[in-house]
This record gives sequence, C-alpha cells and structure tokens, in this order.
Amino acid sequence: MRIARFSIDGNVAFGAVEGDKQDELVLDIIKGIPFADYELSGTKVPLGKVRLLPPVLPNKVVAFGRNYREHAQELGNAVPEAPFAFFKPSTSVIGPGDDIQYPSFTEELHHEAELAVVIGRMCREVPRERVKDVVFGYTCANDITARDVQRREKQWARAKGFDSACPLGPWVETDLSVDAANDLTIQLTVNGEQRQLGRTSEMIHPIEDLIVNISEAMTLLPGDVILTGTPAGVGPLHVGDEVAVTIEGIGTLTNKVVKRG
Ligand SMILES: NC(=O)N[C@@H](O)C(=O)O
Repeated sequence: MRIARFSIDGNVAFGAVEGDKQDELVLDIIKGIPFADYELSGTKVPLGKVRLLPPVLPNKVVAFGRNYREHAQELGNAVPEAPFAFFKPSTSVIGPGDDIQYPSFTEELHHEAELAVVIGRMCREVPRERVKDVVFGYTCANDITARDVQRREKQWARAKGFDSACPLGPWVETDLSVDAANDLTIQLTVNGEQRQLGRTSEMIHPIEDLIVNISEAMTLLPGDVILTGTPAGVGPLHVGDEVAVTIEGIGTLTNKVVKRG
C-alpha cells in the first residue's frame, strides 16, 4: 500500500493511494494514524486536489554515509569498515513538490538520491531477524549537501542539516519486504538528464545492518527515517533546476531549486 500524507482545505490527513496513472490517482482517507490500527474510510479525493506533504514528520532522520563503494571513491573517501551515521534535523525535511532553498553559505549544492526506511514502532537493540517487524515502509529521499561546507567544516551539521536539505516522498510504500528493498533500482535526474543510476543491492551494509547498528545505540520511534546512503554520480544543483529521485516499486520525488528567500 502507498500511504501519503496531505493537506486539503487546511486539514492534514493520511490516505491510501489508489490507481496507476498519475492523473487518475485518488486517496482513500485513513481513519486513525498509519502507525497504529487504522482503517480506510472509503472517502476518496483526487490526488490532484490535495497538496502532498512529507509522508511522515520524523522525530529524527538518521543518515548513513559512504554505503556505496563507488560513491565513496568518486569523492576520494575511504570506505568505512562499520556503518557511518550522521543526523539531519526534522527541520530539514520537505515534501514532494516543495522548494529546495539554495543556502547563501554554500557555492556547491549537491544532490544525493537515497532509499529511506520509515520506522513503524518504538524499538531499541533490534536483533537482525526482527528488523522486518520494525519497518513501516520505504520512501524516496534526496540528501541535499553543501559539499564545500562539508569539506571545510568536518562536522556535517550545517552541510547536511540546513532547512530543506531533506526532501522525502512522494509517499510510503508499505508492501516491500526487506529483501526486496535491498535490491531496487534508484535513479536521479536533473532537468530530465540522468545523473545517478544504481541498485540498492550495491549497498555495503544492507538495511538490516543499518537498523541493527543504529538501534544498538538509540531508541527509534514511529515515523523516524533512516537514509541508507547514495550511489555514485552525485553532482551540482543550481537555482532553477528540477531534480527527481525515482525508486523502483515506490515512485518519484520531484523538487525545484530556488534561491533562499
Ligand atoms: N559524501 C557524502 O556526504 N555521502 C553521504 O551522504 C552518502 O550518502 O554516502
């Protein structure tokens, strides 16, 4: 099931996305919240009549870096032995169709297409065989990075955490198994031109390793988001660009780059 979060007439709601063709998609409004018992209300609204929001409001976004060998190499970085985690604040999260604000403190804004895991229940010290029980679903992410600041400042808080640095969407796909999610095509285009194309099966540390690693250290909450790393092909974004992340079996997340107002 594809579960979207949206606003209509000033109200925020969750809905199950139905249909195949983009312009014929409808949302069956959900009664309750998707992380607990919920039911479909049967009340349907055309997707074109609503504004899609970030599919979840994460308490925290935990991101893993250098989890694709070729990407680590293209930036001249060593491949880390163990999973390599950093944070992106919830204030960096934006939704499908929202603008990426080009910050004034960087001249080298980069795109990074990533598969994002959405946590479905409170958990800690998750054993490998129970990872499937704590995953709610998967969505697309773009780990927008101020590359020059990342090189200069060593700590990645500003380079990775500025407002609008974490586009998520368009919805959460809940019917993918962990095995399936570990073997999906991931693609990114800028103004229609392909920049990144990879498979999540190239991840050095698959989804289970990442969840075991981070939950060993901290409690994960429903709605928390885990970014699993980007494949090779990262590159610059400029004001006016339209960037789109497409992941097999999930959908396409599209955002435009504007000058920070
Ligand atoms: N270099 C860098 O920031 N990379 C990470 O974000 C990653 O996804 O590997």
